[in-house]
Amino acid sequence: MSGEEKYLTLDALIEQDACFAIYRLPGEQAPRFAMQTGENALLLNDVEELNGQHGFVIAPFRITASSPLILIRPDCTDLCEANTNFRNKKWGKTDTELQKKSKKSDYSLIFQRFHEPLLTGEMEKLVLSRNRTMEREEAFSPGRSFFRATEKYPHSFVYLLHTPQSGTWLGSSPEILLAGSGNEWKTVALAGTRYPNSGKVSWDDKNLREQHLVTSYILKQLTSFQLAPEINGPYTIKAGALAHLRTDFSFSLPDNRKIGTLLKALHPTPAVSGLPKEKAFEFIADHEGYDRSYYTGFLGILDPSAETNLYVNLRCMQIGRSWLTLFAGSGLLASSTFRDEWKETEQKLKTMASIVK
Ligand SMILES: C=C(O[C@H]1C=CC=C(C(=O)O)[C@@H]1O)C(=O)O
Repeated sequence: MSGEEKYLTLDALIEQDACFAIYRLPGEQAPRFAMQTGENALLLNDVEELNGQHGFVIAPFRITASSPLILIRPDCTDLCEANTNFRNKKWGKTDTELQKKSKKSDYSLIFQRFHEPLLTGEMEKLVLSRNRTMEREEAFSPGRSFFRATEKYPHSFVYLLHTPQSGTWLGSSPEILLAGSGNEWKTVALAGTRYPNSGKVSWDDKNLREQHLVTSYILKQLTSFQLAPEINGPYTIKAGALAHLRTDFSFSLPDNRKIGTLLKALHPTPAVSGLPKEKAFEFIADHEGYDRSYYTGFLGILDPSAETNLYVNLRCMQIGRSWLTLFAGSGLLASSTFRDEWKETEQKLKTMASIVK
């Protein structure tokens, strides 16, 4: 299959409302493909219901009727065999799910609302996000953009997916939520962002603190499962034009049948939500002003008997018929300033904006 044929096949599968994901793991060359042509994908009500399951998981930030937890159980893993005529159906979704335009003035007000409980000490950390909707140009091809992203971001998890329930999403994530096989598993704390022009990246107290909070949280969650991780970091990694602080946790998992329970304990980490966990999760739902849907959820292949690679859904966009909505957020502490956090989200939005040409 030529490059052009691959783009056309992927675009046609989206048009036909198919249920598939194509993804490229960091450091790998060839993308992997997972499509379910038979029955519908499985919809689950709770992350813990992933125990004992396998397939391609698409989990939202918060499970709701409009953003269910989806499990694609692939019966076709070769893009060349994806029969683009397998259904006679057309993508039925209209553009009603278009996100409201978010303006800098809106972000400024919401920033203040988020900043207040941080200043009083009621909250320790809150991740504030926003979205930007742009017009989808006629020549835009999700398939071509996916392959462009795989070239541009070799160290990230790059994916394109479509299901009737989620619509179409494309992203390039630097953050592992949980990965492993057999007895060897890992997760990471990824928090702290710089956008260096060149040379050595230096980290200020705010970024180091942000990273420390996520690291402590992950360690606490793993320890509550009697897991004793080996910890490495924090160290600097590059994600496109951005640099982040990362700490690795490696551990052995005695019971692979309880991965859903572990995922429920980890998600959402304070890298995308905040601390204290429950309070921050509710605060975001009440005050952020829009539904994150699958942004800051997690996705990837779950297969306890072979290999699991689940990533946090960052640096992503939702693809509508006539629009593209890009998402980005940043971790706020009491020491945060509006100017810096706005700038950080602008830089993060460029990850997807730069492949939409
Ligand atoms: C929430 C996002 O990034 C998270 C991951 C890495 C660094 C982050 C930060 O420094 O704020 C965020 O926690 C996003 O990219 O939308």
